[in-house]
Amino acid sequence: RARELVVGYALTSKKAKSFLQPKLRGLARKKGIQFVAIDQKLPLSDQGPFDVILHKLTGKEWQRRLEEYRDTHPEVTVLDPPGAIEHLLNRQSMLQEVSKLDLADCHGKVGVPKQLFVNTDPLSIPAAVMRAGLSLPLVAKPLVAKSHELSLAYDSASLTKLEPPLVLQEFVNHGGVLFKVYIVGDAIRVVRRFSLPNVDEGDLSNNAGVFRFPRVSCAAATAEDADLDPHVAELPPRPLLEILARELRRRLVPEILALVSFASFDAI
Ligand SMILES: Nc1ncnc2c1ncn2[C@@H]1O[C@H](COP(=O)(O)OP(=O)(O)OP(=O)(O)O)[C@@H](O)[C@H]1O
Ligand SMILES: O=P(O)(O)O[C@H]1[C@H](O)[C@@H](O)[C@H](OP(=O)(O)O)[C@@H](OP(=O)(O)O)[C@H]1O
Repeated sequence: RARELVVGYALTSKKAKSFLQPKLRGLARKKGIQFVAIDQKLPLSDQGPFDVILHKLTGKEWQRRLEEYRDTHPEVTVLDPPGAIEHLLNRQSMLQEVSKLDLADCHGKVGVPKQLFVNTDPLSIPAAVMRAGLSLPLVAKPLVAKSHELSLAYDSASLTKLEPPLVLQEFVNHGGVLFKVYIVGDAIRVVRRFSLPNVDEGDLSNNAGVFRFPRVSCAAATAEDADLDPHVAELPPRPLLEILARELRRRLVPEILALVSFASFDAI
């Protein structure tokens, strides 16, 4: 019998709970894969030995320790090396790559919302937005992606309440439905979720302030079985998803050995 493969994992307790489900552990055990929790208080070299380190932690100190460990343990596969995912976590560099995609005549079109990176005094945001020609309302997202941290600013004055560094994006009306696309290797899975409703002129004049919407399009907002207008409900064409998956893998994650299933991207 082949030797067991040891996967050391460093995940938040939330992530360990959602990812390391009993079913996954059982399947892994059958395939000779053992998951071992990494103790973040101890040096990595004193633990293991590991064949793979699976992590989804950020933070400068953790990244430094991981890079140092990679230097001294080149035989261990780290999913994913901090340097390889940096540009993917950064919402500015992430979208820059997407905007370079030339997908004309590919069964659909891919658009990137007009966006502005802000890292200045919040009081100067309204003027910066004006100079960039962005129209309200604006979606505000922290520069370094943190899942579900989003706000919507309806009026110029409220922009001063935001906390840079962040990106501001024009709100793209998308019919209140979003398709979330999960890609692991060659497998592509699409789910339909409820999203923010379209915004019209009336909403703009009747609303002011910054609204947080952390749970929008989360798993509980499934629209799989909803009775939707077929125009809105129709899934993106398969060939478009395949091209997108291929191109994004090539441009965003070339050095990544495996795109771990808990990374997902949204297509609106
Ligand atoms: N520019 C935009 N215009 C309109 N709606 C948007 C825009 N950006 C984001 N949204 C809404 O916010 C939701 C989440 O956006 P986004 O995918 O950027 O966040 P996220 O934190 O990366 O999400 P996740 O972690 O679930 O992948 C989308 O489902 C969509 O409803
Ligand atoms: O359940 P879906 O709609 O797939 O949304 C996921 C997000 O896209 C992920 O970013 C979350 O993981 P992180 O909280 O590690 O970013 C992930 O957190 P989870 O693994 O704890 O459920 C989910 O919130």
